[in-house]
Amino acid sequence: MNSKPTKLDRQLKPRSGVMDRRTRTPTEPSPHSVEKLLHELRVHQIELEMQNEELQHARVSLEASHNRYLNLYEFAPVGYLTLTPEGKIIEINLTAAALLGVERNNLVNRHFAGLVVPKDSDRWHRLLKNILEHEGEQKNFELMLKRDDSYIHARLDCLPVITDDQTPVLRITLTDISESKRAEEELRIAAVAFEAQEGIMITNADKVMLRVNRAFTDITGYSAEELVGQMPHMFKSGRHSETFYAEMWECINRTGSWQGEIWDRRKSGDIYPKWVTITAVKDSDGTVTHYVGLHTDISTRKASEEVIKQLAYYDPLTALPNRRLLMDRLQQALAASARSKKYGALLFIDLDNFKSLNDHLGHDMGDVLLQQVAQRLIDCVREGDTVSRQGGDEFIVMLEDLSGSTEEAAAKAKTIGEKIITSLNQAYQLTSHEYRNTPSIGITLFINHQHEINMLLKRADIAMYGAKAAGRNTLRFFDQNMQEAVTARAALEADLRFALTKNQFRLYFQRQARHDGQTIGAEALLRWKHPKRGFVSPLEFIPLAEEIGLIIPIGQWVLETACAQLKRWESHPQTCNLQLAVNVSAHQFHQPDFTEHVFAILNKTAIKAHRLKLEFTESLVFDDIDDTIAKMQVLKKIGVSFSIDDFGTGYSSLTYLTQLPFDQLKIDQSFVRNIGVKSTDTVIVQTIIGMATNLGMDIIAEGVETEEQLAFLELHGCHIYQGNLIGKTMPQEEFERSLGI
Ligand SMILES: Nc1nc2c(ncn2[C@@H]2O[C@H](COP(=O)(O)O[C@H]3[C@@H](O)[C@H](n4cnc5c(=O)[nH]c(N)nc54)O[C@@H]3COP(=O)(O)O)[C@@H](O)[C@H]2O)c(=O)[nH]1
Repeated sequence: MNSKPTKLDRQLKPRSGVMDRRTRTPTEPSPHSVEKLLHELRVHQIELEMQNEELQHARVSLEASHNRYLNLYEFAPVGYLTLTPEGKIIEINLTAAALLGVERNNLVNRHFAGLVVPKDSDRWHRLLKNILEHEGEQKNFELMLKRDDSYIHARLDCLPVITDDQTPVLRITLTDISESKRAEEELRIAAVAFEAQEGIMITNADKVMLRVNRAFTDITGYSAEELVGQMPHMFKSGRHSETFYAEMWECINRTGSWQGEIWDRRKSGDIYPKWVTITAVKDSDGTVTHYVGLHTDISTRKASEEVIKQLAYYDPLTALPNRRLLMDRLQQALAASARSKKYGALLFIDLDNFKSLNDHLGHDMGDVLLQQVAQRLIDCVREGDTVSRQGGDEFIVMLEDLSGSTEEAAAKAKTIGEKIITSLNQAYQLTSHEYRNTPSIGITLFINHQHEINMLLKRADIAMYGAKAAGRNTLRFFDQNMQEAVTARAALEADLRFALTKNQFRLYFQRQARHDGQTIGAEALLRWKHPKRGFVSPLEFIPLAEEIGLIIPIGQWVLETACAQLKRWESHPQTCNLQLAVNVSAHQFHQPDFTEHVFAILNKTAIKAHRLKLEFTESLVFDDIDDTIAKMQVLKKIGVSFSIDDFGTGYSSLTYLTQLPFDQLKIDQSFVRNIGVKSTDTVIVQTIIGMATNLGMDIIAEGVETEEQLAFLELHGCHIYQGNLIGKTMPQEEFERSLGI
């Protein structure tokens, strides 16, 4: 350190080295001068001490200043780095090391490039090159730097400088801008979110609209300019009470938010439903500063829900409540009746012969009829009553609040039932056709959860069958006997299902003979012998088998057994030429593979087809005329013949009759029985015989029981007969014996 020479120095310096100019030896000091010298020395010493103290002060102050600088440098809010032109870190402050999450010692002498995330690595090298080419020029840019397993967004301010010793270095200021980047990103997301599909409305704490997004203006039909500054009550549709809005704001004030469905009015005046979420925005003191409302137009969703509800709960053809909705309402009606102690009633309405309308006039006409029936039923009941369609031609009307005793309630239900019958008896206008139809109605009363819903529906159904059985176009109340009949039927059905597998069926035979007594054929008639029930009449089990579909396997068994019998009879002269008539039910005949089955059986049994005669009723023909003609023609070609059974009992169309290749016409026993008894029937028999003859068909009379009937038939041209007079229906062995086998 170069300190200034003191006064003592100046006094001592020339003297200490003084030589006698003449002798060139050092001169001796005098006592006076020694004293003076000592004094000067003391002064000098004091001066030196003072100087030391100053120095000490200066050093302390310098150290403090250095420490301040160091602290400022090390703990500055930004990181400082100095790099070599190659990018190696020469020095780095603690802030920068902390930003990078690495110990300072591990950073010095390391290449900065190693701290840059791979995706920014090339850019860093390019930037470094560019910076160094422009000495003294500050450059700023952003980079992503590694930190632990993640990264930070950093802003780098770089200044290339030359140090005092002429070394080029790069001074860098490093600022962590991750937070602002995140905030920026959030702002960007918020901006996109604000313009999303949902309508957004922001109000101030006084509910004055400050901002609305595009979706909101689209929903409301107002422009942003028309809305900003207004208050949301401008959207009120009038559908909600003041209490509704008061409760809504009470909820927002208490919990900070509310959501629910609101019906608002658009600028166009349309009222529409929307789903609204309102959230209060609070400042750090908890004071509400804004309200943010999210508005979703749910009118389309609501409309779809309405359609779904309509489909789920209403019949699409008539728009009446369907079975599901009826069950629902019935449940409620039962609860209401339990409270009010008043009766309700179910009226089960089934249209008579609806199937025949469908078959003859087509399903479109059937649909028109059902729609008209629906309207008439609605017109017959009060507004609070329910008219529902169960499917097909079945309707259920539910009456409620039938006050009074059981009898009085029943009388009221009966009155409505009769009103319905009268109404449904009126002619329907089906486009060009005027059509008449009748209903059968079953009624059951209900009160106070006495019976379960399904039981009530079943009772009404049973009562409706009671009305059908009573001749149709009438009504019946459910009674216990009906229930018993239904239970008995269910038991019969259960037994019938096992009859085939338990081998309980037998074929019986009844002769068909000419007027000279010669047997030309027989009719195969099915018998069911149940181990406990004994013989069950085909009149009882065949309709049931048809209803439950069992007639298909049973009918097939009959055909197979009949053909196998014909085969066995081939070996006896008495029976080898017999033709066997087999009854075929409509259900069986209209099976798509019916003809194939007949072929297969004929092949299997190897009998001649002309020995088989299929007998079926007029109604089978009209179930599906085209199918009947097609199948008859196919079978006719191979020799199978056909007889029309129970002729005269149906509603035969003579036009169709001429188109169908029938070989034989069978006069129903109900006419034969009345020959000579009832003149009209006698005339009918004559007419049928004349008609069959004219059409070139054979004619056979069934149920011939007396000689008088036989004589009459013969006289009028019918020469083939079947009936107890000729031979009873017998089991195979007895039948064969009767023919002398
Ligand atoms: N789909 C099928 N239907 C069949 C089959 N077997 C019989 N049936 C049909 O059942 C109904 C009743 O038949 P059934 O009790 O056998 O009665 C037949 C005769 O036994 C009876 N008959 C004959 N002669 C007389 C008589 O002089 N008096 C009198 N009171 N009854 C008599 O008539 C019935 C004749 O039947 P059909 O010629 O078919 O009209 C009946 O409708 C049968 O068709 C079967 O296998 N499949």
